[in-house]
Amino acid sequence: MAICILGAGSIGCFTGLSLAKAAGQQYPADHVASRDHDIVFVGRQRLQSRFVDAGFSIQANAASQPDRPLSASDTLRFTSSHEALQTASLVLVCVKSGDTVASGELIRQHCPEDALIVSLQNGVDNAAILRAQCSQTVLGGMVPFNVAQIEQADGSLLFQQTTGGNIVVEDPRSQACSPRQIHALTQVLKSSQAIYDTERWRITLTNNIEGVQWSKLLMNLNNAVNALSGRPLKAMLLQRDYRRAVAMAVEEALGVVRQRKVRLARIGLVYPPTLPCLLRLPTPLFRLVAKSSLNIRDTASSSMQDDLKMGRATEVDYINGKIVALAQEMNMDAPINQTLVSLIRSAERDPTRPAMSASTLLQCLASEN
Ligand SMILES: NC(=O)C1=CN([C@@H]2O[C@H](COP(=O)(O)OP(=O)(O)OC[C@H]3O[C@@H](n4cnc5c(N)ncnc54)[C@H](OP(=O)(O)O)[C@@H]3O)[C@@H](O)[C@H]2O)C=CC1
Ligand SMILES: CC(C)(CO)C(=O)C(=O)O
Repeated sequence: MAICILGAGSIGCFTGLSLAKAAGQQYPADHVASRDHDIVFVGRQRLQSRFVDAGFSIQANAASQPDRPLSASDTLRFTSSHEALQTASLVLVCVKSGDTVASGELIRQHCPEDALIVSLQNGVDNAAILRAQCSQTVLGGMVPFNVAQIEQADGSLLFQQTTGGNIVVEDPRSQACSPRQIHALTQVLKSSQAIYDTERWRITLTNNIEGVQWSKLLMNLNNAVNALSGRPLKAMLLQRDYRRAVAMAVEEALGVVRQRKVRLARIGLVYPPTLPCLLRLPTPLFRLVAKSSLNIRDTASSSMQDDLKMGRATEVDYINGKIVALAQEMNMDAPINQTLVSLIRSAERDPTRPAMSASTLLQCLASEN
């Protein structure tokens, strides 16, 4: 049976290759007798060709050098055929939120009835959307770190982890999981423990996935600001006016989320209710207080900036837009997040538009407050 990565892009390839490496999957099967769960990458044809022709490598945030590129000759399988899902005991869903409904339908059509589905997506609704599309058991998840795709001189593609943190998955005891499903998840957790020994990140379980995902959504409010800035994540965070813009979005969102009585979780060292104060600090103090969170590679940019640069629809409706929708449900206003949604929508329509300076963006948001 296989662990299928559905949506082999930045998060799917980095996570899947890390798990495959930890399980020894790059070696021929007879060299690794204990291996019973191979990772299969299910993605687009253009990435499949790239994988076959030149290979993919990974670099953890803790690693100084990328691994050697791995390709199809290393017993790894990348396919654009969804029939591969027929062999899945576990599926890691790594598509963007706009592709979740279609992914749920593919899971319903192809996956065995007792496959376990884990959503590794941003946003708070993807697990529920998958549950509505298919009858398989679905667990929510959260990826705290950023991954950059970097073209290498030899044509291979590097999936570089640019920030740190552990992936968190909903405890399977919160859903009705069969022994086979628990076994598949245990294999993944075992491999992730081996990853931790060298790469310093792993997969952990939580009994408060709602709090974890809402906390991540609050942190993700920075994605729109980063996308509009056109700057690398770290350079953006070191400009106080961009941080003030993020702080305004988070503060407004906290007001809305509090009404929903979510038990927000800490993500690494970050507890989102403290973010507005932290972000507004003068830069020298911010550098000091947020030192470990600023362990960000210069290549990092938010996944929303990646989408804008590639001319793709962003996930803004599932992040800032979720705050706007929730505010409406509660007869509240969320003008800051509404403005960020509108700015990102205009940027999606006009990819040639210039990046926004910190002061212009701040003025734009302040006029809505
Ligand atoms: N990138 C990051 O650093 C982080 C991302 N996340 C979250 O993780 C999730 C995945 O993001 P990311 O990895 O950046 O996304 P990517 O766009 O890099 O990867 C998703 C891939 O899935 C492909 N895809 C979509 N639908 C299908 C399908 N039905 N069958 C096969 N392939 C499909 C997409 O192709 P195509 O482009 O052609 O649609 C794309 O290649 C998102 O929810 C994101 O917010 C969370 C933390 C950090
Ligand atoms: C940058 C990060 C890690 C947090 O906002 C992210 O989740 C993304 O790129 O989507």
